[in-house]
Amino acid sequence: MQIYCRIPQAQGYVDTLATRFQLAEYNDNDTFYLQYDEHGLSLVKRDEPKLAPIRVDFVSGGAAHRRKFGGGKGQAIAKAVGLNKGAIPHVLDATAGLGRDAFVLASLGCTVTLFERHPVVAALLADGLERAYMDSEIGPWMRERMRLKHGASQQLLPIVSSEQPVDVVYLDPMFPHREKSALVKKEMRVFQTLVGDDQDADALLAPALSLATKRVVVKRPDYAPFLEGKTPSTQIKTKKNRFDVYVNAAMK
Ligand SMILES: C[S@@+](CC[C@H](N)C(=O)[O-])C[C@H]1O[C@@H](n2cnc3c(N)ncnc32)[C@H](O)[C@@H]1O
Repeated sequence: MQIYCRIPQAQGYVDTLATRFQLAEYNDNDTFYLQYDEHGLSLVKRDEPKLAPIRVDFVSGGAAHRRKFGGGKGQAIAKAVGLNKGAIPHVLDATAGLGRDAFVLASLGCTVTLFERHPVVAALLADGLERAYMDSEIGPWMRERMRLKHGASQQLLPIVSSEQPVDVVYLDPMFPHREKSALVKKEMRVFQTLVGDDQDADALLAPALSLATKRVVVKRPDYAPFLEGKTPSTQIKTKKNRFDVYVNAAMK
């Protein structure tokens, strides 16, 4: 994918990202391009230039607002991973995307290992993490709690090293979205155009259940079937989504 670097001094950094994620080999130049400017790395859809570029921002905007005012451990996602039981689990987010859910969990104290297979998404995420690591307010704990590995979870889950046991595996595979209106949904559609539907998502449940010492949490839209058709131990519902929780052992 083409990357336009608007800050000459940052060319070395941009080249490093391009090499690390093999961005030149990802060929979707007719639909998208990447740009690097004073706001970081962002993705632009060529035929929707009015749409805000997609980038990962953990420091300000929506992520920061949710960190400060989002409801803390009372949030559905926090309950789903067991934070309300007093535990602070190590979570492996095997479908990291733009890292929003992972950031919510990390800001509540969890250590989160992120796996993302799409090279462009992984590059956006890596850049967002870099900026967060350098931030004076959140940088110190971000560096300790969130780290990214680029690769497919089908391959990575079975070979996760046991240096820090994985308490919870979190899965949020892409599922066809129905809504077509608001701007935030537009961003979701652009993201979906890039990534496509994760048709192979069912194959993640078994390796996730083998790895997680405590539980596997699957985020689904309310109209989606269970992953692999498997009924969860319990469910936590929100307005449009639900978290299907598969319990292996009690949280402590
Ligand atoms: C719906 S998005 C996740 C959004 C994320 N929860 C967030 O809060 O930003 C799904 C992401 O999972 C990634 N993904 C799907 N299957 C994967 C797999 N087997 N291994 C690694 N990444 C995967 C996709 O590339 C996509 O970026």
